Amino acid sequence: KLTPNYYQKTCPKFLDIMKETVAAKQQLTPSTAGATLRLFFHDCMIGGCDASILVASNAFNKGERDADINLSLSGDGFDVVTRAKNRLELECPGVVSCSDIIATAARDLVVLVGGPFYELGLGRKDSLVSRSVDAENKYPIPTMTMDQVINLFTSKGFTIQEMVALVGAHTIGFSHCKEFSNRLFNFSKTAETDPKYQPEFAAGLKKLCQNYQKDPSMSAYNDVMTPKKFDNMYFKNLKRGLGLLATDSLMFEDKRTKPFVELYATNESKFFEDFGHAMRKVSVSNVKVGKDGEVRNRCDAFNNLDTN
Ligand code: HEM
Ligand SMILES: [Ca+2]
Ligand SMILES: [Ca+2]
Repeated sequence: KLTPNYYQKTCPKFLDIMKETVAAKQQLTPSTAGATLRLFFHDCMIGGCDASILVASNAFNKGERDADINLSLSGDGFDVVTRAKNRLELECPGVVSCSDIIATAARDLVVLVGGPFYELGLGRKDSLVSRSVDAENKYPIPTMTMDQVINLFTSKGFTIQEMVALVGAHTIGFSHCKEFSNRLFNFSKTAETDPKYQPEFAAGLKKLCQNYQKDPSMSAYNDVMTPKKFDNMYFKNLKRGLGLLATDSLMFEDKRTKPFVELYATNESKFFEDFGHAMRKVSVSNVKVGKDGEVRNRCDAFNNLDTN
């Protein structure tokens, strides 16, 4: 139902405008790539990739973006989408959906920071609903067991290998201290810090996060070695005790995921290929076309403000 040249006639400059907009934004704000990649993933996890995550809350409706877990989404992801939408509305009003903008922005940013290009089908429609309750307890969190994480991804139709490839997104971006502080302070009766951490790494994180309760903005790079480059370093890190989140470390501990960590740590092209395929799969899951959705005029509001 989606096709790569969906906007060829109706908005021929779509791909160029996207590329230009994300490049300018990424240069201005290097955290944009990670922010947008996570925004895309979080959108697609709830009702498919339909820009439901962009809708602003109002007095009558609390939107998905205001679900607790989404409050940590960085504003740079939202901003790059708004910038692209503004330009596209001038070029071809009412034509390009916000969901296609998010998917394309995430793809172009992955490429921009060194990752693989993968072709995207286009023609998604934007959602007609966005409710924070739909997003509660629907995302993976670092305190989950591997059984829980695997159940979550396989229930959405992903294989364990696809899941491991997707989590390779943690090769860029950062996490707030509260997401891994349980591994640093009072970890267990016998260990102050999680023994899975490489000791120097743990010491560095403890120092970084010592005041995180007073300053909740404190955060660490997901990939301590090449934080801004999309590469397979994330997987190499896992083998050396440099996985930041508990679920990252588990990827190397659990026998169901470990073989894929080993594979991607030694074979970057295989990681790139599998990541591209898995991202395309994410990008089409549950997608809305035709009357199931609309092309929003503004990405943060439904066109008919009375419907919600
Ligand atoms: C086991 C599954 C996963 C868990 C538990 C998880 C958890 C997290 C957490 C807790 C953060 C830090 C958020 C913050 O403190 O602001 C984060 C960041 C991030 N996640 Fe994941 N995630 C998972 C899978 C994924 C997948 C599949 C993708 C994309 C395909 C992804 C992309 C990202 C990115 C890019 C960031 C950095 C965000 C930024 O720099 O603003 N994650 N993740
Ligand atoms: Ca969605
Ligand atoms: Ca990296």
